[in-house]
Amino acid sequence: MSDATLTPATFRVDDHELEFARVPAVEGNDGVHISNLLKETGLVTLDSGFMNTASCESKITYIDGDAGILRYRGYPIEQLAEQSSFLEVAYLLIKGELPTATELSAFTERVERHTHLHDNFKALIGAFPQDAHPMAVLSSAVSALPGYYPESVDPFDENAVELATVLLLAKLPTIAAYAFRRSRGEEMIGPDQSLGYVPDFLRMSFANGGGYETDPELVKALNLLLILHADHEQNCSTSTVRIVGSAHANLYASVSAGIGALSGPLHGGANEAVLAMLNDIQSSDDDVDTFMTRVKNKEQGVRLMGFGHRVYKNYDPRAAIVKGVAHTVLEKLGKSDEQLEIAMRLEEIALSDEYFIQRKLYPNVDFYTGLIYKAMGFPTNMFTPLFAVGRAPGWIAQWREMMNDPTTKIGRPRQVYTGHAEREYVGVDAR
Ligand SMILES: CC(=O)SCCNC(=O)CCNC(=O)[C@H](O)C(C)(C)COP(=O)(O)OP(=O)(O)OC[C@H]1O[C@@H](n2cnc3c(N)ncnc32)[C@H](O)[C@@H]1OP(=O)(O)O
Ligand SMILES: O=C([O-])CC(=O)C(=O)O
Repeated sequence: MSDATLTPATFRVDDHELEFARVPAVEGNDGVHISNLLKETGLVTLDSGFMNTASCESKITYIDGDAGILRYRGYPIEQLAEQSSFLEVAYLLIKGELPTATELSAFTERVERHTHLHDNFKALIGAFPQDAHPMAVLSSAVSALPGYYPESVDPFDENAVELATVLLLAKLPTIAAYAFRRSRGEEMIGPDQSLGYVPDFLRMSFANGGGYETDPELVKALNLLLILHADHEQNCSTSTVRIVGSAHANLYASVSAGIGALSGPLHGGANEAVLAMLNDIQSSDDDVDTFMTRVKNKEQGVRLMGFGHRVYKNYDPRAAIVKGVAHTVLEKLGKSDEQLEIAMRLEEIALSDEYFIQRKLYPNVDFYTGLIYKAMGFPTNMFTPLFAVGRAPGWIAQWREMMNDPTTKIGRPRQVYTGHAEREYVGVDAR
């Protein structure tokens, strides 16, 4: 839009006059549409989508979006992905430092001791229709947890928060595995604490009577993917967790809301949407180039799912790692995948196309992960629950940081009112 089409508009907020750029009315609205290309006033800034607004100070995760750098507590994601374990990374994010061997084994032992779910959860999850999305089951079950552990809900009691932290990390994989089994109409099976966090999650998900041999390749790959998802500063779901917690809601309520945010296809739900897109391309008569032309023409709002990022204007370092291991993992799992070839072709086109170059659109973490989850045997509706299991340490760490920050205030943005001026009520008969 050219500047000539912008006209100034004045609004009053708390006795201050604010000047904004007003764009012409578009069909279907009430005559005004406020652009976020506004003039900053120093008092209230209209920043739709929080493009330029920092909501907090944080010591947890560093991103340099232009350089494609991601660090948890200062440690490069590449090093953690290569050398660490998921629970070690969870400890790092939540406590601020890498654990010693003794600290790690005490933490792991505490988490694994709590992986069992109260028997009522079988009834709760079993009451969902079989085709309910597992993300709905996940957020509902997390909302139900404080009912069973009232001693862990007080956000200002250190021991309660420590317990809620452990309980959430412990129970999320069991809930996710139950939700998965429910979706297949299978009996839910409880944890075996002797196996370890990631192997036991796989057993609870896939065991089919008799013994279950965990495939070390699968364990390694899932551990890596969980680490890559563990935190990502103020993304949509984490911001949700923080804003809910800023009202002094407990950790479970905050995380449950975060799970809801994560389910959206513009956020964590994109991993599922990528596979749907690859399926569509594979089953349609269109070739990859035709699909990309539709994306560039914005036909019916079609986007290249798993591409683009608010912060990364360079290759998402997590996507680079996932892409690097996708071939190896698929090979080791004995799966060749035509959809991986399609995905790589889409990326190849995008990286040499002006539309994507100009907009700095690169693959994000969601682009290649689904292909690995699929090779592991997970159906598409389990991809985002897997993301949620991985993101739990980040949500917890960010919630705790906010609760311990004396400068935290309730999250409560302002708005720019663009509705009617005062008018008289008209009785229904006279309308
Ligand atoms: C774990 C995660 O949450 S990672 C993100 C997962 N989400 C996805 O993969 C969904 C696809 N991607 C997107 O929708 C977006 O890139 C988002 C939501 C991630 C970021 O959105 P924003 O920062 O608000 O960027 P915005 O939507 O304004 O896009 C900027 C421009 O790039 C275009 N664009 C952005 N993403 C894409 C895409 N995936 N495909 C095609 N065009 C895109 C937009 O159409 C817009 O073009 P325009 O300037 O001509 O209007
Ligand atoms: O940071 C974001 O906006 C989205 C993202 O990549 C994540 O949550 O992992």
